[in-house]
Amino acid sequence: MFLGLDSSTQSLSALIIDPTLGTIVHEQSVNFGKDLPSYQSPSGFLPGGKNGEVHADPRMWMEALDLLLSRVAETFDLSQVSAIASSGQQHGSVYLDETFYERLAQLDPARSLPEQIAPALTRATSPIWMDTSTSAQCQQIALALGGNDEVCRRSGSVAIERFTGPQIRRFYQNDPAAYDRTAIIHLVSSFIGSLLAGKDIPIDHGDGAGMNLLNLHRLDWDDDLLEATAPGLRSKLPLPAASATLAGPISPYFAAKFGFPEFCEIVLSTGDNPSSLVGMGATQPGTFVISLGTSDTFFAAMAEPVTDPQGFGHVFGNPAGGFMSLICFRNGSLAREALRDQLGLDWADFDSAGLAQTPAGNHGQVLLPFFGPEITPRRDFEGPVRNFSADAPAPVQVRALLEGQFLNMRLHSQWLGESPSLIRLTGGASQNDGIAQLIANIFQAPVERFAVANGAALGAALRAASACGEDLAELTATFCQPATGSQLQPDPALAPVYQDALRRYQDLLQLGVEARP
Ligand SMILES: Nc1ncnc2c1ncn2[C@@H]1O[C@H](COP(=O)(O)OP(=O)(O)O)[C@@H](O)[C@H]1O
Ligand SMILES: O=C(CO)[C@@H](O)[C@H](O)COP(=O)(O)O
Repeated sequence: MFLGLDSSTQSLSALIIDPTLGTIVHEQSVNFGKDLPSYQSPSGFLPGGKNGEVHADPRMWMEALDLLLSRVAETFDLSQVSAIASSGQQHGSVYLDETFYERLAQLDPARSLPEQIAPALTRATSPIWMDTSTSAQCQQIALALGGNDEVCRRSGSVAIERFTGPQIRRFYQNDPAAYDRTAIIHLVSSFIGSLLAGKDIPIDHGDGAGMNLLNLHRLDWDDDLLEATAPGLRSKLPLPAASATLAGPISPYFAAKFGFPEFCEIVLSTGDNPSSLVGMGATQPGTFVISLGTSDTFFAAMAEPVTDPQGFGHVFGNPAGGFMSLICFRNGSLAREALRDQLGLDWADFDSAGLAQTPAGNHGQVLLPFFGPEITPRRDFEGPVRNFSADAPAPVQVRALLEGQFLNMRLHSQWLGESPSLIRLTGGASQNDGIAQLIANIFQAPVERFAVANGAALGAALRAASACGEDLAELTATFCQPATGSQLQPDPALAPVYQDALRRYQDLLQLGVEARP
């Protein structure tokens, strides 16, 4: 059996597959806000960061790993697990001193992970993907490379605030002594994988491409980008490697504490979006995936790496080989939650009251769906922008938010040059029928959902199995099937309605200044 872990913004999840039976045999999750309230991170990060900073406590991720595996071990015999792969929220970084290696090698199962590893942290909190504090560093990196076009040509993205390179540069500038003490910098995904392996493991090409440091042509750290970011950086980064690489057997800590067999293999980790590409059976071009997690993301495998001329989209490594596109929207589930709570609704009301009582196109009432800073397009928070009264009835407001979110997604995915002919939905909000049908109508494409809403954890389990010799095409044929009756068809009569709505949305967007990276 094969275990997939997904350490996303709000939770750490486990999913175990049995490829022989072709079934998912166990699922478990730890919600950071609800299960670990002492970290005061109700949505998985520390609220109230200044100047665009959004950080999370890496001790919380470690405690969650201990807690999750103890929960799984209560009802599931982990001695049956042959390999584990993980995925993690992308771009977030963990900074550790040189005692990290020894601490990892000598983990005592009688003590907790945070107790033993936290003393190695050289940065108490980790910047995560929601952080927009590094505009100056992005400009400096672009300038050093002769412009953002060159940064994009090499790394697949222009210099982006949430990406790890600019975040490392800001750390180096703000606290050079702590940067100096840092021996190793991990991504969230490779940090979790290193804990499991009991040693430092490489960063895979999928997640590594979200750092503005990986040269996608050579699949190695780019010396000029490293130099533009911070001194001596190469020696502080794990090696980059293919996602399917086996890192070695599990640390004795996990074998002794939770009952994994000593031979259980750890496969390199990847980012949660690359992992969802696998979990949604979309590693070949043609199928588009929309993940509705904390962020909303839109992605697909790419036949050829194509970059976004506007600078909002990215090229990442496809864990199955080659490349994938990715566009990330910061105002995803948390914006929907904010409006739901403001209107005093629950999800069922949100869906039925909002969408069932208003017509497609919302009588021309449009909202820019930015309830906080946005990254696609880049916007500092200015308060909601709408072409209708703020006192409009709740259903109008709900429809305006949802239509705004997916019109914004349609508009900013046009650079891919292809309208989706099939969309697969994953992530927490994919369970919402109204949202799923709205996406089908706005993109005028059929939408499918799987029985499992966590495509990233499923992708991790599939990657673990595939790295151990199972055939990925056979695995996806078995596990990546839409739930019976889950396909939603677009209503073709709404195509012109949403064409008009898109024009209105663009007009509203252009009324403000659209900042570009
Ligand atoms: N029925 C629903 N309708 C809309 N959103 C939902 C629904 N159920 C859960 N969500 C949203 O899903 C989000 C969590 O999704 P998840 O994929 O677990 O996030 P992440 O992977 O980023 O931690 C929550 O913020 C919640 O708002
Ligand atoms: O920044 C990105 C992708 O570039 C985000 O998609 C993060 O990877 C967080 O993912 P979720 O927790 O929303 O799944």
